[in-house]
Amino acid sequence: MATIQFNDVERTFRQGNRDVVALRGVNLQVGAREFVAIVGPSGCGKTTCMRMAAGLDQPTGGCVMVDSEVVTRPGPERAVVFQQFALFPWKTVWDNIGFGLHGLGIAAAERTKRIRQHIALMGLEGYEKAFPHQLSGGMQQRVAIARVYVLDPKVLLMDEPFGALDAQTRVVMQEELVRLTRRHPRTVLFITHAVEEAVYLADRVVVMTRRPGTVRDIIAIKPVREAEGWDALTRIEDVMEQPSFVQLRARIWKQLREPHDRGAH
Ligand SMILES: Nc1ncnc2c1ncn2[C@@H]1O[C@H](COP(=O)(O)OP(=O)(O)OP(=O)(O)O)[C@@H](O)[C@H]1O
Repeated sequence: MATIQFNDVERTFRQGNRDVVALRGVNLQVGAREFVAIVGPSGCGKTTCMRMAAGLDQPTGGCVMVDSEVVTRPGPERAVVFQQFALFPWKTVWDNIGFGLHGLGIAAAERTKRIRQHIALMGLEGYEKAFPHQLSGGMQQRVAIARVYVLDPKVLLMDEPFGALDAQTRVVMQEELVRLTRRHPRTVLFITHAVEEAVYLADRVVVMTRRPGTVRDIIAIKPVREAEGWDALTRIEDVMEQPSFVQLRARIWKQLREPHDRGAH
């Protein structure tokens, strides 16, 4: 199964007549079927990390590897979900979900089966013929997630996928994603501003420093989640009330707010 590796990654951008070091010495591994969330201050380079894993940007030092291969360009084995749902407005839910399957040369009967499965998986039954503009933001993001899950990619890269949703819809989507990824684990790199979201969703949370962004700490959530039985709780608010959850959240917040030796200005 897939792994994502950041090996001593650096990214410097030219801004006007000066070089800005956005990322320096980023080392990180996402294991097979592991869900890793990155949190960090605004501008610390989270999106840049994601873009490099997607092959949309290149490091200026070090390398990003997926399954031991250096990433040099986008590829179907690395699916990306952005904050903006990026659905085709002129295609129905069914056709949006099925779009990527055409390019993979999958037979029609198999395509139909997979689309139907993923419509059921994301609770989109009855909306097969709807167009994106007829759906709420949450429903559109379900379609966007179904559209990448159906391709069975090696890795899923999610950049603030719920950032544009209202608070209530966001909670529902977080619960759905937990349900989906616990039942059908994938290798996921997930970027978010929201500490609670990271602790709720991820197996490990990576805390980044201010610019130049680097990994400040990596916090294992999964052992706590399993020991404390969070998965038996269906509602996010019940999980968030657990003392173990509150402790982890506080620990991450503290790291985000306190200056870091290397990152301190
Ligand atoms: N194409 C670019 N050209 C110049 N500078 C860039 C470019 N892309 C990113 N940067 C700079 O790199 C730094 C990291 O940006 P990035 O968008 O990765 O941060 P982020 O952590 O995702 O921020 P936010 O949380 O606010 O979305 C920022 O200082 C940004 O200005």
